[in-house]
Amino acid sequence: MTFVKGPVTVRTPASSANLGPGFDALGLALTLYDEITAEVLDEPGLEIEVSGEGARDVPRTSDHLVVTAMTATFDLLGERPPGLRLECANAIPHGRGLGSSAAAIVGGIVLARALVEGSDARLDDRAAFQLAVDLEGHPDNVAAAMFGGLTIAWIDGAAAEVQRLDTSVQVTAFVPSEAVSTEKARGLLPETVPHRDAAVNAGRAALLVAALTVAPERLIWATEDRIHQTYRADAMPESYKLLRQLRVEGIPTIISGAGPTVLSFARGVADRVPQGWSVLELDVDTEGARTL
Ligand SMILES: Nc1ncnc2c1ncn2[C@@H]1O[C@H](COP(=O)(O)OP(=O)(O)OP(=O)(O)O)[C@@H](O)[C@H]1O
Ligand SMILES: N[C@@H](CCO)C(=O)O
Repeated sequence: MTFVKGPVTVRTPASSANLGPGFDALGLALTLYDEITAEVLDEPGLEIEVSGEGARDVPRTSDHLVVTAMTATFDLLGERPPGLRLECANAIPHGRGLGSSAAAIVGGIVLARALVEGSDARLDDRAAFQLAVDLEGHPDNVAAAMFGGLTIAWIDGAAAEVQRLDTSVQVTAFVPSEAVSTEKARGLLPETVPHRDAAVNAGRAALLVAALTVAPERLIWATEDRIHQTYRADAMPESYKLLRQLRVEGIPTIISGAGPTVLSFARGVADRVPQGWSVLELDVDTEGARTL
């Protein structure tokens, strides 16, 4: 196997998952990006520089999520490089529901693939997506991070599948200062939900795909959820309060991913940002992860 020495840079978008009713299925890629640059070293060793989001927290060892994803990719392709140098410039906040872990995983996979000569044929986008899903554990964020646009992802047996669509929706993300880990937020979900709630969600998720593509006037109905947001409210009470307020005003709003970011499918609402939070006005990324 021949390695490209590099440096090679990959840019990966943030993403919002669930979008209200589409739990673990819908994803939307957003114009906020992490950039990772890698270089293959001739001598053994791992050098990691991190700037921006998470710089004070993430490990500089083989436990770094980008490295974990790169290592899994090299192993799938058959060989690890002798040494590696990484520079991570992070703009996606961690543990806020904007797909930082999916961006790290997808970015790592695409980067490792770019560092192995001729690997595109051996690890096409579909296989790369499957690996990302296996590492992340659910497919919604990684689908959007990998392919861009609006994605509907599902798992058939162990096989991950995705349908990508275009949408021109614009969003405003209200980002609290405190993180809530996806692991914690998933732990709050019940084993089962009432049949009537599942039925409402199925209808709203179907409507949401129409609302995001051809019928934007349906967004307020289409963004209703009954199977995860309320169950997670105790872990993010301020987010839940803002969600209720904005929806009562008729602004289509959801909890982004596992929270605690609150995301409105609207512009001109940035002044609603609570004190101490940040606000991001974003468009939809259409490309997904790509080598620069
Ligand atoms: N760029 C990164 N580099 C290294 N580790 C990262 C990076 N991004 C995320 N992580 C790891 O993933 C954790 C956050 O993942 P988590 O799934 O809890 O939240 P999220 O992905 O930001 O939100 P969500 O999945 O709801 O969209 C961080 O605490 C860190 O351990
Ligand atoms: N569908 C996932 C998205 C966060 O990774 C969840 O809500 O737990």
